[in-house]
Formats: sequence, C-alpha cells, structure tokens
Amino acid sequence: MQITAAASRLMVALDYPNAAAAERLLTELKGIPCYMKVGMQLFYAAGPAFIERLQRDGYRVFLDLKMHDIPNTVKGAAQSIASMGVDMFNVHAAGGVKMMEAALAGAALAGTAAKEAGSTPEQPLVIAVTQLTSTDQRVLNEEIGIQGTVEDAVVHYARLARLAGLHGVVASPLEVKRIKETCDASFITVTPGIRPQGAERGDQSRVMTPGEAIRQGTDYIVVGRPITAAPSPRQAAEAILAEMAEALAELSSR
Ligand SMILES: O=C(O)c1cc(=O)[nH]c(=O)n1[C@@H]1O[C@H](COP(=O)(O)O)[C@@H](O)[C@H]1O
Repeated sequence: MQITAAASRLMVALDYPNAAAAERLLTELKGIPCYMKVGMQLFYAAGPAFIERLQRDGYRVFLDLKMHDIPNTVKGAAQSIASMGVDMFNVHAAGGVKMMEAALAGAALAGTAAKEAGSTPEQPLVIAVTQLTSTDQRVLNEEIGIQGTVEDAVVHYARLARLAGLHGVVASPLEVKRIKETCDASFITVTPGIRPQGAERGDQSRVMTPGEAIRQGTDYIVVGRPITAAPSPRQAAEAILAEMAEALAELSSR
C-alpha cells in the first residue's frame, strides 16, 4: 500500500537521447505506477509521439520544458503543450507574473478548444521553476546577480508563482517547509536534487535523500541519474520507493 502511495509521488526523469533508450527504462520499470518526466533532451528528439506513447500505457506525464519567454510566446506554447494532454508542465518564475499568467491562459485555451471538439480534458498543473537545484549560494550572488540567500530567492519566486495563480513550484527539498508555510500547504512542491545516501551529486548542489525529502513534506520527488545510471534501475527505483514508503508511514503515524 505504502509502496503504491510512494510511487504516485515519484517522478522519474527520462533524460535520454531518443525514444529507444527511454523504452529500455520503461521495460525495466514496468508495473511501477510513477509519474514520468519528459525533459528537453527526449522531447526535442522524440516529440509529442513519445508523450502519447506514455499516455497509452497509463502514465501521468510531466513535460519539463522550463519555458521562459515573453508572455505572448509562452501563452501560445502553453496552449500547444496543454493540447497534448500532459498532466503537468513548467515555466521559469524568473519570467515574471505576467508570463506565468500567460502560461495558465494558454492552458485554458487548449481546454476550451478540446471541449468544443467534444472531449473533457483535465487542466494540466502549471508549476514554476524557482532557483535550479544546481544553483548554489555563490552562483546566485555572483553570477545570477541576486543578493541574499538561495532560500529567500526561492521563496520570493514561490510567492510570485502563487500570485500568478500557478499550482506550485519546482525547488529543492531544502526549501519545501518555507514554501508551504509561506504559500499554502496545498501549494504543490516538486523537488529534484534527490540523492540517496552515498550517490554521486553530479551537477546538483542542493540535495537531499528521498526519505528526507518526503519528511520535509514535499509532494513529488524527481529522480533521474540515481535510477537511470544505476547498474539495475529496477533495484534502484525499488530501494528509493522503500525509503519513501518508510518516510510516508512515519508521517502518517505522527
Ligand atoms: O524542472 C526540473 O525538473 C528540474 C529543476 C531543477 O531545479 N533541477 C532539476 O534537476 N530539474 C530536473 O530534474 C532532473 C534531475 O535529474 P538527476 O539530477 O539526474 O536526478 C533533471 O531532469 C533536471 O532537468
């Protein structure tokens, strides 16, 4: 039971160069009812056909294209994305409130068009990337040019995303508690930067283990290389799910 609950909060990042490579992981993970995240690498190579393929297998899909452009362009792109029927997509909060509102407006237009065509689609969840989990304090202050702490910068963007009417944000698990306190417990947090004990960080700066992230109260964890680069992706995913399930059991017994 807890494993199924854990799987519904796990988003596997399908960061692969083509559909065939992603297919191999899907075969490995067959039967695990997790979310699948399609990012720029796979989407630019495999396109909407791969989204449809995931949907045919019943997967929920997070299309992670991190849009950041003028509001009119984002509105049109959001309409195109939402018309694929994905469950979630994202934009950069750095694009500002008007741009985030435009993403919602574009998604709504896709919903209206689908209704006129006779179907009743669910509106996708639209979330905003705050500060990338690869960004550390030095990069934020010296390169991006935002002063103050990473946590304050993340919370500032989370506030803007909420103001724009978005459903949630992408942040590291380290910021989840403050985001939930500031915005609302129901404001969704999607947290990459997940590294099981002893796993390589790679380019991630703000990291936590799967269990710790769940204990922070995050809604979804995003995991790529700790699963996709593991000798046995299935075993790696099952170990992560077991860790998540244990943390969920602890939370529900509190
Ligand atoms: O929007 C995202 O999904 C995202 C935001 C962020 O701040 N950090 C981040 O790592 N991601 C994505 O989450 C995944 C993390 O992958 P791993 O570092 O391999 O676990 C990648 O697909 C990233 O593109």
